[in-house]
Amino acid sequence: MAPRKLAAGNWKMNGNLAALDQIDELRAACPAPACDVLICPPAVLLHPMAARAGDMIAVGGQDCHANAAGAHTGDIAAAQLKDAGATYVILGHSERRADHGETDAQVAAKAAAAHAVGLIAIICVGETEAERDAGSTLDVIGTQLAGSIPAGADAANTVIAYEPVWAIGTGRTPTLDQIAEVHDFMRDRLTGHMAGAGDCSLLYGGSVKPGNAAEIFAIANVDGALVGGASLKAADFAGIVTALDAAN
Ligand SMILES: O=C(CO)COP(=O)(O)O
Repeated sequence: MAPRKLAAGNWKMNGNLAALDQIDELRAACPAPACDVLICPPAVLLHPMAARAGDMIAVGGQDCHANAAGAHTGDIAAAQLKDAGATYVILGHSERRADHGETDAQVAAKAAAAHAVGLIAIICVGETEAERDAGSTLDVIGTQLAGSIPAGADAANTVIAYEPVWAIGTGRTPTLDQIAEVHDFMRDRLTGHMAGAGDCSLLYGGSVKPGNAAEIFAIANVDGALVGGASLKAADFAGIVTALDAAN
């Protein structure tokens, strides 16, 4: 097995029922992608999106609770995501770490809950600009990986996304060498943290667009992308899917 190539879109808190037309456009633009294609919409759109997406496009949640059920107003259990048609869930996104104070331990507990119901967890890590400027990027990533990946994680049930916080929604991206350095480091660190670490998909996220996707996908140990803004328009996301299909 080699790492699965994955083009993942994170709609964040964007979109409505009318936006599901994007799914039809994406299917028309990419009728038979070789890579896996995933969209993670707001939870209220999961079920109708799954119904529209068919087999070609997977759908996923953007968060889940660590508990299986219970008195947690406003939260969503992993099993409920699955029931709505999700096969993936994004966990530990920097916006959740910042907005909701999520810790590495909480992310690991959520990932364990996702694994328990058969969801693939996309665990996000990434440094802030201050941390990069201080030269502590690899320390930060190493700590997040060590704390956020639960026991039982393996290449089949876990994807890691490197998303530098300062590159998200800013139009700025790290240099290709900086991306390569972090991805090589992550591949190395995963060995010992999870079974089949060499086969775990490692995504880059942060201002990925059709225009820069090909050069990012050419980097060793980059197996796909986690895309925010450019996933909202089918034509842009299709360009990224096409670039991933063309990458070695
Ligand atoms: O946060 C991201 C995906 O999870 C990246 O967002 P942008 O692609 O909009 O920079």
